[in-house]
Amino acid sequence: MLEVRNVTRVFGSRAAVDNISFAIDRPAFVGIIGRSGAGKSTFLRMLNRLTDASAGQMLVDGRDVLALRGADRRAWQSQCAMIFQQFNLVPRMDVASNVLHGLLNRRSTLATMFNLWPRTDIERALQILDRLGIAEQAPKRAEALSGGQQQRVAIARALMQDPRIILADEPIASLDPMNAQIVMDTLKRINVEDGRMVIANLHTLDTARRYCDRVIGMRDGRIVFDGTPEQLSTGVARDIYGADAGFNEAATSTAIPTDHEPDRSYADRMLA
Ligand SMILES: Nc1ncnc2c1ncn2[C@@H]1O[C@H](COP(=O)(O)OP(=O)(O)OP(=O)(O)O)[C@@H](O)[C@H]1O
Repeated sequence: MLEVRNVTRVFGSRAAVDNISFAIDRPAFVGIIGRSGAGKSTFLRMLNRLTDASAGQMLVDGRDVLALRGADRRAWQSQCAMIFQQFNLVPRMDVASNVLHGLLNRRSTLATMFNLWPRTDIERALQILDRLGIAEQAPKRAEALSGGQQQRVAIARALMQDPRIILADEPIASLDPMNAQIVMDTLKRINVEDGRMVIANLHTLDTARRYCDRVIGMRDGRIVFDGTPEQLSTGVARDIYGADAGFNEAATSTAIPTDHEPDRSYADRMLA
């Protein structure tokens, strides 16, 4: 499905991403972990074509998405929707309109300016909000919602694009543990129920272990680990984070309360 071949991105004299290669052959839930500055965001931004690569290829079903230009590049961007730490909603706009803006690439500027949407699009936006458990928030301004609700609106906006891949750049870094769990459960649901690949940059080990089928560890722009959550031992984590023997995993924990286990049926169905 996705093959990353020798991808590099240089800023000035320094490689933020340094000759990385890996392949993902099914719509898995992939976590990318590593300390700040390891190159995680740069990688996602290259895949989404928000940042150009200096070298390499990213093949999706055999087609190099790094080489796409113009309309083809925009079409690819709607195929791999991006979710950000700070939600990136329009704060004063109502929730339903924020979701409808996921269709921006496909609509005329004029229709968008006047907020004119076909009935079928509006119904679909409301269905998606309903699916994510926030239908009653549709008429409210985005800024009136909690962080966790806003991130679910951002996920709804991404789903409006009907993407094949969802890229999430530290999607829970601004959320409290309970909302973090709701957002991660939502991403897992979309991954398993819809068969959409999710690639998420995560800053906490416990989240990576809990939700991912595969974890990629980056350090100084390179891949230093690529395996299953079970293989992600404390020693491996210490290496990824470049920490010394005093490395404490709790420092990378979201401390999700253990009395709120995620719904394991998603994972069980995935593994069946
Ligand atoms: N536009 C840019 N111009 C110059 N340097 C950049 C730019 N974007 C990223 N970098 C540098 O590239 C390196 C990797 O940054 P990147 O944001 O990809 O790391 P990260 O692992 O996502 O870290 P964080 O979790 O802090 O976002 C850093 O040294 C950063 O300073």
